[in-house]
Amino acid sequence: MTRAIMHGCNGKMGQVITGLCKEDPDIEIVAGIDVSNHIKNEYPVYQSLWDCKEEADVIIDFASAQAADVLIDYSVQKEIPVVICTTGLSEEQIERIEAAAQKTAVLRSANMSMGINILMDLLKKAAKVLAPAGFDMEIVEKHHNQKVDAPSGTALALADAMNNALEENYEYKYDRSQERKKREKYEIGIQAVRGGNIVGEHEVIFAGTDEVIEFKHTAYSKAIFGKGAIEAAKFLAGKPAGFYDMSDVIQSADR
Ligand SMILES: NC(=O)c1ccc[n+]([C@@H]2O[C@H](COP(=O)([O-])OP(=O)(O)OC[C@H]3O[C@@H](n4cnc5c(N)ncnc54)[C@H](O)[C@@H]3O)[C@@H](O)[C@H]2O)c1
Ligand SMILES: O=C(O)C1=N[C@H](C(=O)O)CCC1
Repeated sequence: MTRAIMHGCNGKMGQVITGLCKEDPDIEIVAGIDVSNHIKNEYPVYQSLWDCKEEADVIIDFASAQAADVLIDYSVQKEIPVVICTTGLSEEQIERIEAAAQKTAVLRSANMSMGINILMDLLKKAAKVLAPAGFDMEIVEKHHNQKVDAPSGTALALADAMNNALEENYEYKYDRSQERKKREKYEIGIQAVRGGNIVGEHEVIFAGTDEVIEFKHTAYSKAIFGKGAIEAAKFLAGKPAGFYDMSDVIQSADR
């Protein structure tokens, strides 16, 4: 049985995971952390990780970028593995997370769904063939009107996957409204749409001369992220210090 602390337990994802864990005999949420206390949970909830009295094997994080610094300090000092799902982190926070992985097990993924993680692999292959053949790469993402960060962490991760496959030669272009000039060859355009309760859509477009190839992932429910995070938490508990990602979780399930 994996004992988890749910960081951001009273948010949308925190509550999805609370529901999923109730049905899963292999994981238990022993405590929650949240600055908001508008929800009654079956586990104790603390405003700060440092107040938490329960012992745990892993922390699952879906909170906010502002909460990430304390989360990193706590997981390093307590040597508790941490699954970081929050997006919108700064470059500095990402560097701190990478450094933390030398002291404890850290898994960070902007998208916990199986589909997006498979898509990342496909995009690496597609980019390697299509970009040199002259195809332009553009990403359009769509999310609900409550989302605070833009573009989505997933859109950035998809762009990174393609850019890594192309030896980091590409720059990301978020806004074309401020200049009058043609598109550069070595850029990946990333556009964000916000509205209603769209769970999450990512479209990656390879536009060539007289032909276009599109990859699209649509999330129909937040449960896909919750299930992935729970699998990641079970995988990470007890692991030695190091930086892990969802491909490690997917590979471990394949065996
Ligand atoms: N990796 C993924 O697959 C994935 C999927 C969905 C959402 N997300 C990301 O997860 C994060 C949370 O998403 P959500 O939709 O649940 O948001 P939400 O706003 O509904 O929930 C966030 C919760 O965190 C709490 N919180 C904020 N600051 C805190 C702090 N300093 N200490 C403790 N608790 C704090 C809030 O009170 C809130 O209850 C976002 O960054 C989102 O982009 C990632
Ligand atoms: O609902 C959100 O917020 C989501 N955030 C992640 C991102 O920024 O990529 C993953 C999809 C849902």
